[in-house]
Amino acid sequence: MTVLHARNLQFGYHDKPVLQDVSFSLPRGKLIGIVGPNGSGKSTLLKLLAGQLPLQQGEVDIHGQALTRFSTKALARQMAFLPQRPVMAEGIRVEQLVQYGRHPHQGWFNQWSAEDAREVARARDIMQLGPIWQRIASSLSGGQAQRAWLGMILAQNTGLILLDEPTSALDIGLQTEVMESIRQITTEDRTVLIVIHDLGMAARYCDELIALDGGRIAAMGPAREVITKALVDRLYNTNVDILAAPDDGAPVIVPRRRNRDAAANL
Ligand SMILES: Nc1ncnc2c1ncn2[C@@H]1O[C@H](COP(=O)(O)OP(=O)(O)OP(=O)(O)O)[C@@H](O)[C@H]1O
Repeated sequence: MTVLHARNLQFGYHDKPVLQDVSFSLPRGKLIGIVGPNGSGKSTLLKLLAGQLPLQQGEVDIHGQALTRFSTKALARQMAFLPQRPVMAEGIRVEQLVQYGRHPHQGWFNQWSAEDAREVARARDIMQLGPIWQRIASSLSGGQAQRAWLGMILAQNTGLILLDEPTSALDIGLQTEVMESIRQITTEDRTVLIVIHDLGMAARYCDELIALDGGRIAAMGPAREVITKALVDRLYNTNVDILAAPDDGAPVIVPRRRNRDAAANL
């Protein structure tokens, strides 16, 4: 079953074209990664899908309904979006941050329901936020903050989650921790779309990948089939070797040194 369809998207900032002929569908219950070089349009695409930028040409529909026909609140009940650099309100605690995730589900007077409490507790437990529940969110480390944001997104309890570079600026241990959490929140009835730079992590954790190049889709399909030497060399203007990870065969991308032979002859 398909959660989202994007058809023939074109987008430009001040007439500078950024996305062209972008069409794809997101299947239900999958973790899908958007990869591609800097400036290839990944964040722009995510913002368009999240309704944060106006559609200029093309169509997006979610569960068969045009994106443009959703009110902000109705959209937030279908889709949660975490931008690349979310702004943390001063002085709020992790508990309050996660509670914000319930806002789209509340009525006119923001009454707090048993369901709200249940979803917040569930998000806290899945993201293991118990030990930092009362911490001021702006004082958290990068990895803790990312888990707190994911807690908020999870409390929103939507069938579709969009995350823009959720592992950027994290060390390898925290990247793994966050990717494991993202894998965990991708369930039968929840689709997660992430922008991710690390191709090895993308191939290891994502079910499918969409590779963008210059605002166009260069490749799309099962993650481990999309990551090929030919594609990586072409998109990133580099020369890599692709090895197989010893545990599960996932592609490991190793860039070749350019001047090693020259250096050896000195
Ligand atoms: N608000 C904006 N106004 C004008 N141009 C923009 C704006 N945002 C992005 N761009 C340009 O659009 C192009 C695509 O940017 P975008 O951020 O979508 O790429 P990206 O693939 O996410 O890049 P990165 O990997 O570096 O985050 C770039 O050339 C960028 O400079």
